[in-house]
Amino acid sequence: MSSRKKLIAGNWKMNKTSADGMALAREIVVEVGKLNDVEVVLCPPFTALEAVAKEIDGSQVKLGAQNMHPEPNGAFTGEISAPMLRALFATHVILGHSERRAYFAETDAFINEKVIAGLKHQLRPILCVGETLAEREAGDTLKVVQTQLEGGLAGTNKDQAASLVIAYEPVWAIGTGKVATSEQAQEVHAFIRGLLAKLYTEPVAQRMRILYGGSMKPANAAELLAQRDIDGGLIGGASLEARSFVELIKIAATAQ
Ligand SMILES: O=C[C@H](O)COP(=O)(O)O
Repeated sequence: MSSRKKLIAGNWKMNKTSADGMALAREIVVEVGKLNDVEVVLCPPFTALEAVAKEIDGSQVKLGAQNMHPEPNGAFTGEISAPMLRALFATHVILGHSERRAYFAETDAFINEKVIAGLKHQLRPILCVGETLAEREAGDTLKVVQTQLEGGLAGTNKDQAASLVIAYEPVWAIGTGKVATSEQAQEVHAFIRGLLAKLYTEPVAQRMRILYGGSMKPANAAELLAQRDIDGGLIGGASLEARSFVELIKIAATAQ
């Protein structure tokens, strides 16, 4: 049994207007807003951050963004900075999501700049790593994950590690309904924890949360969350409706 508190983060991606986001956040707060056994983070699009922040105020539910620019301000049209997110009471930020890597050509070096900036501004980065189907079939899963993890975390130290969350998201399982088996996921999670131990020390690695993401839903969550090194989920599709997301949170609250 792990002493790590499970974390369930909802990545709404490019879904929900601010009004839709308020309604969804309100339902979630009513159901699980006082729950202490699991940490819950909502990551709406930038345009809904402020509205969602107001809805979750006074509850245990936390706020995260889906991306940010490494610079605090300046001529970066269309971008959002860490201080802007902090001003809206965000505590977390998803960085290096595979959709950012694939569609916006984000490199490990650029993601690393964001991780460093997030930590500097007291945001908790949720650093995403994961292989494509071609990479898995070529036997390169662990190599890819190692490169992304070491690249994304370069220059961080063991004191900062307490503020970091890692999310393993096999790209082939995202939004496809093809969930990794609990054995496949656990193998990579254990590998990641081993890498974290080398980077920061074993006790530090044992305290860090490693989330699984990729078609996690109420029907498969209990088995995934029962794995020794799976400490929660980064949820896409199933976070867009209160019913499935709340169910996932309740499953996580009872998982050991
Ligand atoms: O960030 C979330 C992941 O990309 C998982 O998305 P999904 O649950 O829709 O597969």
